[in-house]
Amino acid sequence: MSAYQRTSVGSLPLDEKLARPVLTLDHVHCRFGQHKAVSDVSLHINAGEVVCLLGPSGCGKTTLLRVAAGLQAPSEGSVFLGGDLVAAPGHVHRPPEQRNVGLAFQESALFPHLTILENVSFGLQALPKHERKSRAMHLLDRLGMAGLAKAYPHTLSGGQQQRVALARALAPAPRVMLLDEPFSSLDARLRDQIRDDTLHVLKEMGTATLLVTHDPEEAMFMADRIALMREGQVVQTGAPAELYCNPADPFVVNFFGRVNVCTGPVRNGSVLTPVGHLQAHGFPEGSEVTVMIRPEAVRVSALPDDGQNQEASHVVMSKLLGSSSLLHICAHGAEGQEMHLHARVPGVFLPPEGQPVSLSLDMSKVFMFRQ
Ligand SMILES: Nc1ncnc2c1ncn2[C@@H]1O[C@H](COP(=O)(O)OP(=O)(O)OP(=O)(O)O)[C@@H](O)[C@H]1O
Repeated sequence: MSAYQRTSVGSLPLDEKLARPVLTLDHVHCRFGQHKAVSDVSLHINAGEVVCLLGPSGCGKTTLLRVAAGLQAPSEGSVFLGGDLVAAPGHVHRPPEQRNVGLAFQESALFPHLTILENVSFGLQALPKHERKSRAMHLLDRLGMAGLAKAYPHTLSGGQQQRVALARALAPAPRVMLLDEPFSSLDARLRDQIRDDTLHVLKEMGTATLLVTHDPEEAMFMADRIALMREGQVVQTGAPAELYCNPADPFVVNFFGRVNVCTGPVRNGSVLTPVGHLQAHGFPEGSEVTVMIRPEAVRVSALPDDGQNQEASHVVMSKLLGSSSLLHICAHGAEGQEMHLHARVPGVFLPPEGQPVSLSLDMSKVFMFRQ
């Protein structure tokens, strides 16, 4: 029996089938000539799970999604859907239409000669007519488009067309949804609403989903797990909170927003920074470390502006960002170091320029890496 035959689950009991990931990418590589777009990526998606492929432009997200869809053959490695091998170089390549996957892209073209209802019903030919219509109408309703069922695509806005494209991809109840930046062409307000609606529909239907995005906020909003990619490889996989609170390296810290960075040597088990001595557990004495401080880690207290605190850190600028305030601070260290620091504090807190302040840190949002 070959390694591939052993993994087929056709004869397994239902509960064992359900325990299998719906989609598995196993040591997938993808090369274009000399260029390695994807290098040795392994990833799985369980039933009902939304997994986001996150990363900067050109890191290989779309290529990996295309490999999962069957639009691109891997150079090495294998792809399993529900335990069935669907791609392995020189062995098998099942085309997209035989994979039972739903696809939606940034610009999802609808059939221009069909109404919205006909577009969404298109993949449901196997169902009786009335069921076809009720399933399509249910999805259009869930995505706020039932009122436009009889309209033609060219009469719809970009956002409305994208909702229809999502409904069309979801209608045949595919075992996996593969979404490539489906919200990125929409303006911010519309995007938030469509994202929210899409997440609820995916969760209601229990559809395993792989979603490509370059937007960390979108990934955190949508994902049960995030796979953060860089240069063709997955750097870290985990729940959004895991990546945010326990980042594997400086790239992961930076990807989730701008941070304050300083460096220094470890002396007597700590690093001296403009915000004080920070304990550096586990770092060798004398080693150089990079300290990354999230703006929300910085706690700011105003000091009396009576001339007694001239050596203290002071506010350079204060801006209200909505639910939080961003303070630009000139931090003064004990040994004369200075650092321009950003502090993000909840609510409206807008101290004037020059206001002396004392600073402390929530160390759960401070990360140290050896240089
Ligand atoms: N068909 C192709 N032929 C040659 N090179 C390709 C092909 N498709 C992708 N690439 C290259 O592979 C790399 C990864 O591309 P990919 O589109 O997967 O990145 P991405 O992370 O999705 O980027 P973006 O967010 O900008 O869409 C890029 O350097 C790209 O130029």
